[in-house]
Amino acid sequence: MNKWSFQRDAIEAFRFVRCGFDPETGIATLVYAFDDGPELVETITVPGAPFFNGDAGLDAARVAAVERALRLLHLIAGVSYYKAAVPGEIRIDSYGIDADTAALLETIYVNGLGEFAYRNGLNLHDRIKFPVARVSEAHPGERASLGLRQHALVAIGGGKDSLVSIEALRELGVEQTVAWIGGSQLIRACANRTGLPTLNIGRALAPELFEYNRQGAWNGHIPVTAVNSAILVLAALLHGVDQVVFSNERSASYGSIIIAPDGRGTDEVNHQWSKGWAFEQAFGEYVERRVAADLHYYSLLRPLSELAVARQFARSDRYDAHFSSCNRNFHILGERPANRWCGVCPKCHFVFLALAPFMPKPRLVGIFGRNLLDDEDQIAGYDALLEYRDHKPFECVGEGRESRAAMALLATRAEWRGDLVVERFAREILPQLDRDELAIDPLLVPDDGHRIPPALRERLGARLSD
Ligand SMILES: CC(=O)N[C@H]1[C@@H](OP(=O)(O)OP(=O)(O)OC[C@H]2O[C@@H](n3ccc(=O)[nH]c3=O)[C@H](O)[C@@H]2O)O[C@H](CO)[C@@H](O)[C@@H]1O[C@H](C)C(=O)N[C@@H](C)C(=O)N[C@@H](CCC(=O)O)C(=O)O
Ligand SMILES: Nc1ncnc2c1ncn2[C@@H]1O[C@H](COP(=O)(O)OP(=O)(O)OP(=O)(O)O)[C@@H](O)[C@H]1O
Repeated sequence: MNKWSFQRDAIEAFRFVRCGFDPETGIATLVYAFDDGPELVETITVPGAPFFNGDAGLDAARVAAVERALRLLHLIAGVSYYKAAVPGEIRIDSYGIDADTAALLETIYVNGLGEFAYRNGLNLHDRIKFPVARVSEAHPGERASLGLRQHALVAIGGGKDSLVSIEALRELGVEQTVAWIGGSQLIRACANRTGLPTLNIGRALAPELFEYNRQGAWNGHIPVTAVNSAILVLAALLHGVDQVVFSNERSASYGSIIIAPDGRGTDEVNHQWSKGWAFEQAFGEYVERRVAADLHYYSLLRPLSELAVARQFARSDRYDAHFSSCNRNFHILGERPANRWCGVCPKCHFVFLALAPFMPKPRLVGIFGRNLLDDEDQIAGYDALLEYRDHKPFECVGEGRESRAAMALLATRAEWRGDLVVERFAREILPQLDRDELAIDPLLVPDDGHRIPPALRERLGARLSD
């Protein structure tokens, strides 16, 4: 009998045991273990099975690409389990990877676990090393095109960003399916509201992880967008479509600036690293180079700031009664807000502030069910967003300069300037700021750094920035 028990600091190795895909059911099985402990099995269920047989059966090249995407997913999704003990050794039991793949994974693990490491006081920089196999086992080499059909699998998260992308693609007549991972009813309601075809992918974490958490596992944020991206790449190949589209804005590339306890020096820790440009470039290029040359992974909103996205969202009220950006809706375990917006978390604070310059006040207050800018209890939350006596919160919120510019604009508007948080900003914080850095217009100008296919970027024109 295996008497193994989870003892975080005694664990020597994290193992990628094996992965498999059953074309009859559409279930991908991702198996991991610590040392010789029990297998930790995560499952991903892609609707649309059976996949490999019948008239619509996949050709050999696509089946091979599915296997490559599956391994990539296995390797990336392992981050949820690896983090529980962060042992010094990583082993891959059933296949080999080359140096290119190991480098991608080390980037994802080290940066994607940046907040986790910072909060737990761990240094992962020299600790995370993926083993590189001999060339013959690692199957290196460039990948050919698979003849995938032109169709966008668009990730939908229930918040404003993906809805802006979906509507922009709709206006351009781009064929799309809206896809999400997990059982969120809120995302389902938004997806249904689009009126477009939908794909809801199931994901079940290994239940032992929650038990390990109770037994003192290291815990903290993981790069969930990297995991979702790898899942959608697998789904895109199974469904034979050529684009996986996310809605990550340029502001996501900027982290929180942390001042060292002794006051000397700073560090940047990005909660949303896997929503950032560095991840998108590394992952998107790897997929085209190593999985399928005609599978394009990109974010449609990469050129835009959070404020520019908020301005686009405000143009239509189609989703007002359905969407929410509050992450408290998305817990696997635990409580969710009763009315879609908890009203006290950094995302609620930020989204309220970002929409305020672009929406009539009654509409915004109607969406949230309250006015967050007229509530004394929210002052500390807004100070952090403004980077005033605090750092930007570890959440998916815009840059400090965006929050300052939005608040400065509200301070000039009759409908907002009497509200408690705005009035206090104008009195106490504004006089300390450089007014030249508070203009909102420069923050609404799109950037050039993005991976949007050139023909689509051209067709988009100024659509996202007018
Ligand atoms: C919903 C949420 O914000 N969860 C974060 C929270 O987790 P918590 O313990 O309060 O509850 P659960 O989410 O129910 O998770 C239970 C445990 O399961 C583990 N886990 C969960 C998902 C996963 O993919 N891997 C896992 O290992 C974990 O041990 C949980 O304790 O706090 C956690 C610790 O800080 C966060 O890691 C949870 O964040 C989720 C992974 C999550 O889905 N968060 C997104 C809402 C989120 O932050 N999205 C960002 C994208 C950032 C990025 O890509 O890096 C966004 O909104 O832009
Ligand atoms: N459960 C999910 N399944 C698939 N994609 C998701 C899921 N949750 C979030 N995403 C995608 O991840 C990216 C980041 O999520 P994020 O929460 O920032 O976006 P959002 O929900 O569209 O908007 P908001 O910033 O207002 O919350 C988006 O492209 C979003 O569509």
